[in-house]
Amino acid sequence: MDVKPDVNGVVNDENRNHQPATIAGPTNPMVTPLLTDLYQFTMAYAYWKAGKNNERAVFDLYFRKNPFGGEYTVFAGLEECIRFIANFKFLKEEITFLRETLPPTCEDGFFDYLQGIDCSDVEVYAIPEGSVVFPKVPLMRVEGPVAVVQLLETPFVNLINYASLVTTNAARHRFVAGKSKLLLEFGLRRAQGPDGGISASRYCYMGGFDATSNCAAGKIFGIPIRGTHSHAFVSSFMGPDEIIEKSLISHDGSQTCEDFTSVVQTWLSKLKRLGILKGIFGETNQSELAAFISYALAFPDNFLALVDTYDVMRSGIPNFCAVALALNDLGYKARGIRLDSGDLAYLSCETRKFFQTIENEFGVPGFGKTGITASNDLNEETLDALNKQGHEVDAFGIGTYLVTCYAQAALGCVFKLVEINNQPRIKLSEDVVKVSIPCKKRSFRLYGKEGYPLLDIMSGEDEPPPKAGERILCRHPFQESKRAFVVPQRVEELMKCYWTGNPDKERAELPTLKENRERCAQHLDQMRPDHMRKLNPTPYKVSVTAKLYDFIHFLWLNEAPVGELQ
Ligand SMILES: Nc1ncnc2c1ncn2[C@@H]1O[C@H](COP(=O)(O)OP(=O)(O)OP(=O)(O)O)[C@@H](O)[C@H]1O
Ligand SMILES: O=P(O)(O)OC[C@H]1O[C@H](OP(=O)(O)OP(=O)(O)O)[C@H](O)[C@@H]1O
Ligand SMILES: O=C(O)c1cccnc1
Ligand SMILES: [Mg+2]
Repeated sequence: MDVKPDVNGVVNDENRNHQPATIAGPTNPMVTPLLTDLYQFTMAYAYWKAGKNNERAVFDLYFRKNPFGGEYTVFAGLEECIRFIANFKFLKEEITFLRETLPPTCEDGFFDYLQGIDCSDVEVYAIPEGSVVFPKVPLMRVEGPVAVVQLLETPFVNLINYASLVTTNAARHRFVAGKSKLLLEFGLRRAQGPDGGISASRYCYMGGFDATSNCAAGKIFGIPIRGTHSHAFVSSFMGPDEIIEKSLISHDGSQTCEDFTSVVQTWLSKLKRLGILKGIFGETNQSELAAFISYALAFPDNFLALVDTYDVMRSGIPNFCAVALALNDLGYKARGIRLDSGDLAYLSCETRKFFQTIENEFGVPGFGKTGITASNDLNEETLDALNKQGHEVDAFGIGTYLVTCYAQAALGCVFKLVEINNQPRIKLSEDVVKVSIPCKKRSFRLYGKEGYPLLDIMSGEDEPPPKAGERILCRHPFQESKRAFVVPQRVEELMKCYWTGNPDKERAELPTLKENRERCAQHLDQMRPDHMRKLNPTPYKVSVTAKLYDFIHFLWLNEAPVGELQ
């Protein structure tokens, strides 16, 4: 098998590239046509056997409930779906495997058929990635030969579910932290495997994080990479005697300090003697000091120290300040500290006071503003608690709770048939939220006078679209009494065509990750604040036109058998 890396360094299988080779293959090479559930193949066989495989079907991909107890979701994962179908083609060995896997009674003609299929006859309409989206409104509308589109169900839902969930989780963390804070994703070690880790870094960036510690994600997606150091680095040192190479050239290159360690020790003594700091600390931990000096010698422009290995206020902070002041003598500005345990509100406030005292006492401009990063099992709740208590943290490093989506394991995305051979289809359920909305549809976001989105409305494909300034009746899809007239100030059609084999149709370009990240921030910004709040947020309205409402209920009555009581 001939494999070579694409522009992103991702290995793609050239044999799959039957579509115009403008769209690279999936980022994860495990995403192949076999990455689907067995039942998609058995159904494909049965469609084929019944002569139905080429019947034109329309499926909607949507979710039923917003995650994390919220009232909004951010849509992500579209680019990977398009990369997947743009390169959808079975390899010979995959066909051989399927032949061995499916019952021996499956006829050869089916495998010849599978070998021949691609997605050139499939059309995908979707909401742009990074958009704020709501339950029941199709995120994607996939149309094509029923057997082919059926095979796409599992990979599409797989590619959208976690991507949208973790992007939403990141957006929620950003919302509580506030715009001014730096948010760092530190989750790789805790993520669900390598794909979980890479996807988390990519989609947390889309959802509003500033950087990741994950180098591979940085390389593949161009996400800024950031990091500090660990407790192991601090505890690996025994004391300053260990430091052999002690010289440091000043920032402007004009002088060399031959013994940086002794400059640091002098500063530490000055700090100890300072009346205002008396009682805060005595002897600091010398192995920690050695670690800080070594890190500063290695990265004088980027000195950031983890200060909680021994004791934050009695050792970590004074040691850091002594090194930072020595660096300052040579024209360098220390980046800051990281707190990874204890009461982060209290410790950050105490640290800030310490920094400000130094700025005032030693006349070091800006020292009071030295950066404070916090980490340690942070999540929406702890960020919220820190805000309420008051804190002095500038940057948060967040791992486990963010990338594992600890607060909610999955976003229940589904893929439902809404039309076949131009015949609308409905899926009924005892549970009304599980009743599907039939028909090939269009959807629109209607904006009000104040610029906020008012509601989303779905219509049949052939209905005239809502118009700005024109009154339209918007109905809850299932509850008869819930309806409202809306005069939108602005109307935005939600779905665009992202994939088509039809050369006469325009295909929307896939935006960059950064553009999706910007769209996400802009969409979140324009939401009415009561939809966004954490406690009891107001649900955003999702509606259908009067014509679609009537049709749903006509079809419902038509399909639901009438019971008989005796
Ligand atoms: N001021 C605060 N208000 C609310 N939660 C906080 C505050 N400060 C820290 N936390 C959170 O409290 C938890 C403290 O974790 P834990 O009880 O394991 O102690 P620790 O600080 O990690 O101590 P150690 O490292 O010594 O075990 C973390 O989830 C952290 O994010
Ligand atoms: O806490 P998280 O949100 O998952 O963020 C990442 C964590 O990973 C690192 O240490 P690690 O957890 O490996 O060790 P520690 O628990 O001893 O800090 C880091 O110090 C953070 O605490
Ligand atoms: O760079 C860091 O500080 C970091 C990276 C990963 C996990 N915890 C911390
Ligand atoms: Mg930890």
